[in-house]
Amino acid sequence: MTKAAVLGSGSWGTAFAKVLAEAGTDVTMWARRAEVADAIANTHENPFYLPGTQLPDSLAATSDHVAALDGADIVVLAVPSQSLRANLEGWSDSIGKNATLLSLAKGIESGSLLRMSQVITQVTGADPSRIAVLSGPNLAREIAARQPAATVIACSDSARAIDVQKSCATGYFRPYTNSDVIGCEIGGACKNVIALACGMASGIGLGENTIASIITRGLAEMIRLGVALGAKPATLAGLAGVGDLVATCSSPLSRNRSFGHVLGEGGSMERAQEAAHGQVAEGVKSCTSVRSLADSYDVEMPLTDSVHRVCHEGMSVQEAVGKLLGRQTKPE
Ligand SMILES: NC(=O)c1ccc[n+]([C@@H]2O[C@H](COP(=O)([O-])OP(=O)(O)OC[C@H]3O[C@@H](n4cnc5c(N)ncnc54)[C@H](O)[C@@H]3O)[C@@H](O)[C@H]2O)c1
Ligand SMILES: O=P(O)(O)OC[C@H](O)CO
Repeated sequence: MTKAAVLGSGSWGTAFAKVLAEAGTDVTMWARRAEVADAIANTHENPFYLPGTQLPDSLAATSDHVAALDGADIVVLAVPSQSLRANLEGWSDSIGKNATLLSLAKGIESGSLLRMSQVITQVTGADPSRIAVLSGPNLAREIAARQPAATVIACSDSARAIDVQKSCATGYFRPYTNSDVIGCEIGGACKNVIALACGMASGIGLGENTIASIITRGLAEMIRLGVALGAKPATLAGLAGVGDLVATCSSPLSRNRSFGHVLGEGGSMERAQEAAHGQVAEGVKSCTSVRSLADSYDVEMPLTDSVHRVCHEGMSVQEAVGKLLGRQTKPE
């Protein structure tokens, strides 16, 4: 039986641990706070991040990472992007030498501008062939409710991708393999920024034409950056690109879209943060790192730039809209 450790018991860590357990994998979750681990282990619910969802009895939980990692074939990294490095530094020595490291995080590290798989290689020294990424239209609450969804598992080693695929395939969760790690990571990081832009647009009362235009031009930005970094355009036209863009930009369940909506309504960053109830909206930090990454490759990303200006430079959403539409006209 495949054994997995899920490190991080937030909404997606919990929902994905449930998927793994329901696919027949032996799963132990790690939570930073003992009260979260105790609630999962004793009540089979995570009242802090996924209240109301019954978790499988077989799902074990602990706040001791050494115990969680003991014998794990698959190590699932389910903490926010900006905290992955610090967490991983504490976990690295306890990770099995041949374990597959599966990243669930959708962001680009601030400062270093590294993708999550690059952070993992840097901290653990693991060969890139051991690192996999899972990304797709996977809103945690819908997956926890067993609503059908598909995802992508990207790994340069196809045998490992297939092992991970088998560990999480269920009657409602359909994972596809892909060898394009860069494409999946860029898709996941960029769609959060574009979802913030869609939320801002809906917050100031704009309708579906505007949202569709932002999604489509956001996709163009994502493809330009991805291709510059070596991604395949087909990956970005798939679940980890278009699929996740559509889900995140359209759903009120998205934390990124909701965060942007509060800003569009005229709320402050602090107000938007409060409304997120302690959950991460990755695009808020990644808009800056994605913008810097794009600059370093001379890639134009005007929507991403506008999201950064609204979130971090005090530009109003109305001003950002005016600035975007005032740009020189050009062919599609
Ligand atoms: N929630 C979703 O629907 C969803 C779906 C797909 C991917 N993701 C991605 O998965 C990653 C994790 O998201 P989530 O939804 O589980 O987040 P969350 O905010 O719900 O939970 C974050 C978890 O990480 C833990 N953590 C450990 N160290 C931390 C630190 N230093 N700072 C903050 N939290 C810390 C928290 O305790 C918590 O258990 C993100 O990159 C997110 O973009 C989320
Ligand atoms: O709630 P969000 O905005 O972090 O999005 C969640 C997932 O990434 C959707 O696939």
